[in-house]
Amino acid sequence: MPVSTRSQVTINQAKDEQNQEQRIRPRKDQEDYQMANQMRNPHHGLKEKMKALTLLYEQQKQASNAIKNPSFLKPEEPRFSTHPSIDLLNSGRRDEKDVKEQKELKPICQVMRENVMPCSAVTRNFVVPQPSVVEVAKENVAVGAGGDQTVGFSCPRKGNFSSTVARKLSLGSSVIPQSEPPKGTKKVNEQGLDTITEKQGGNGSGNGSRILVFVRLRPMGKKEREAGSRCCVRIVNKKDVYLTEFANENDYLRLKRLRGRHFTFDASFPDSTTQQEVYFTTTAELVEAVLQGKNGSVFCYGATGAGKTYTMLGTTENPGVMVLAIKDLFNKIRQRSFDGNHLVHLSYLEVYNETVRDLLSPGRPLILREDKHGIVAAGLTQYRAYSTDEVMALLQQGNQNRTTEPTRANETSSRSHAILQVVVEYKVKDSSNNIVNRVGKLSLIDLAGSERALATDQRTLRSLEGANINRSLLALSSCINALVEGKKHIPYRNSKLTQLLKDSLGGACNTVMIANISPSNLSFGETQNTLHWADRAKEIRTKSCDANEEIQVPDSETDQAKLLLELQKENRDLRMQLARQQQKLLTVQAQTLAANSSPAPSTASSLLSPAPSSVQLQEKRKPRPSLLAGTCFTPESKKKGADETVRELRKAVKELEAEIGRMKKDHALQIKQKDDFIRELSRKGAKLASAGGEGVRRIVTRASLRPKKPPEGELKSPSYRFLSPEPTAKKRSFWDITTANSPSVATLNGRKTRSHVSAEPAAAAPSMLLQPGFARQRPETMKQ
Ligand SMILES: Nc1ncnc2c1ncn2[C@@H]1O[C@H](COP(=O)(O)OP(=O)(O)OP(=O)(O)O)[C@@H](O)[C@H]1O
Repeated sequence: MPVSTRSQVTINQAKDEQNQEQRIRPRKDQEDYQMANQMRNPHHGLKEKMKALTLLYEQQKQASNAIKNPSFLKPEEPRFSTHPSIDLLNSGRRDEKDVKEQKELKPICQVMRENVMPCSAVTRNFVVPQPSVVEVAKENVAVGAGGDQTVGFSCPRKGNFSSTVARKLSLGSSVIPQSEPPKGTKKVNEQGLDTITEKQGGNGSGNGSRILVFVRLRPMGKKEREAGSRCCVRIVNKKDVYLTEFANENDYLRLKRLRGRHFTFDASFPDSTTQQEVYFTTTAELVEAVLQGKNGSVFCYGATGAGKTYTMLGTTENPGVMVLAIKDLFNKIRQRSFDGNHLVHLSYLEVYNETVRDLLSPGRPLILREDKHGIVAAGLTQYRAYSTDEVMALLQQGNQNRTTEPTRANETSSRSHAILQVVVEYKVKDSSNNIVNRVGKLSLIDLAGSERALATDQRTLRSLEGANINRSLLALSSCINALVEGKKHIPYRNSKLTQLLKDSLGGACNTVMIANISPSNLSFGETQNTLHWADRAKEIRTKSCDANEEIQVPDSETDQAKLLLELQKENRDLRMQLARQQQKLLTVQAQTLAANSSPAPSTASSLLSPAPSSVQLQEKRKPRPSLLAGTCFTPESKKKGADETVRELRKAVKELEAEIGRMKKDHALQIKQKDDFIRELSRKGAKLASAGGEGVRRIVTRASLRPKKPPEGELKSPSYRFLSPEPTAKKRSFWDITTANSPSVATLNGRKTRSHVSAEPAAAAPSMLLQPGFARQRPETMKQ
């Protein structure tokens, strides 16, 4: 039989009394009683206020997003967690295929555990304590040249990277990869390679797509093998990259800190991956999107000698992404039309020692200017290209002009960042006589390699180059950081490279980053650094790509009137929303004022609660038995805590005010846009009527409806990002500026173009550019 202790009896009695009291107490008294109870806790009011404010903020945010995009309220797709800090022990959840694979490889893993070099410097391989890492290490073989005794493990060479991860690049919804592609989405592309189209996930907020990040591991180089280096990177499951650190077992301090690292990317390519596979996984979809009038960028990032130029340019036998993309582009154009309505323009520039140079028409350094259309390189030549061969010849010419020099790390090290841009314009009348005009832009970027100062052997010019390369890459990292953290100011202006990449990183662009890494443990630091930034870049979201969304003005007056009514209704709704937001803002402001003027926390806490009743006041006056009595929680510390809460509350209120201010601006801008459009529509309607109905169909882009000059400060406002970008058709980027006095520049469709055909004979050798020796040797005097 259970025996009640004295204290239990006391508690039970107290509870009974309380229940009885509550039953007897009239409803009103009960409320007062509850309030009084709340008042006993000095933080209660503040917490309530905080809750109310947070709720209000959430509601406003949702309302604002609902205006911008009604699909915002759709439930969010599950995010794919890929942070490198992933606990390796917890990441043991693998698919069945993996488990099977690992079972097969069990005997090999035994070798991995004691991966000791039988030479004088005894080192130990610290394998990540995760079964998949150990067990999937397929080839734990000697890497030493000529069968030397160094035991290590090499990257899986037989990796059959047949399936590729592609994504749908449509209208700017977020691209959220899933751990496994949905069933039934596997398709085979023209080249017979599998393409797994990932479901376009995202929250439907329409605020852009995530940068897709891929990692490519290059094979171990001859020099690295000769130096006895070991493979420290393993790619598992075509996504996961495991980095293993090696250390001398006498280095106790380091041994303690050693640990394996794990990263997950949209796809990771083992060293056996072909150029075609890389192209079809990373860039093929971008090319298709460019033909639809969207912008795309691909950039290779990594340490010097990691394989960026190989990936981008390739060799004659194994052409890289640039070449394959151009070929694919022209193939697709050929398949689509023979009417010559596709115009392809091309430009190629490099950033060397913080100067911008035209690679197709070398001369004086170009100056970057920022105008309302973005960054432009004044004087950059833009060639009109008609065929793949012609583009190849241009590429070859450009590469001969590119600055490359041998360094200790790489014999053909690119000392500059090279950017090839292809602009595809499509203008045609459709069946109903509407003019369709799409402009898409593909930027292919081969960055110079990041390097340690000691990695390059020559001083002077080489170290200056290295410093500039590192500086611009550092600037790139700062931009990535700022973008990931959602900062308002992104430091694009810190370097020429980031200025030029502004569009790719923060603009309306589908962007792909290929991080190149070396397998050698001698490059462990560089590889780790590259993987870190690649992992960070995964979180960047670019603006939505619906740059060329078209609104067609209907012909008939009835339809126009209908559209007008619709727009007016939309406008009214927006105005009402705005009024509601303003009301809420006023409430919040009043609360803030009250909170600011209240000195004591007790007063602050009462701001959101009703005036205390007499019962409450009596309760207050009564000496309250504190649960905390006898503890170290003194009245001073209570006050301090309350002060802190008040401070936090004030901060929250300020933030809310700022956010509401932004929303207000955003609404005002949207309403103004609609007003402008309605005005324009009415004006055009009137004109049509006066012209006796002989109307001509017009295309009006959303972007063209935005105010000519955004209001002060709007450009930097995040809300501005949600607006449709300027139409690329009108956009004159740095690529679009032609050398006016260039001999072969011709004016075509109002655009100054320079045909390469006139400069180069058509029979020019097509793809010799891809030889590693294309480097333009710098004059000896410069090397000093
Ligand atoms: N996937 C690969 N397969 C075969 N060889 C490769 C691969 N990747 C790179 N290489 C070779 O590695 C060497 C260095 O590559 P590459 O010049 O592309 O490096 P990089 O990253 O561009 O260096 P830098 O930044 O110094 O220009 C070259 O000889 C190249 O042929």
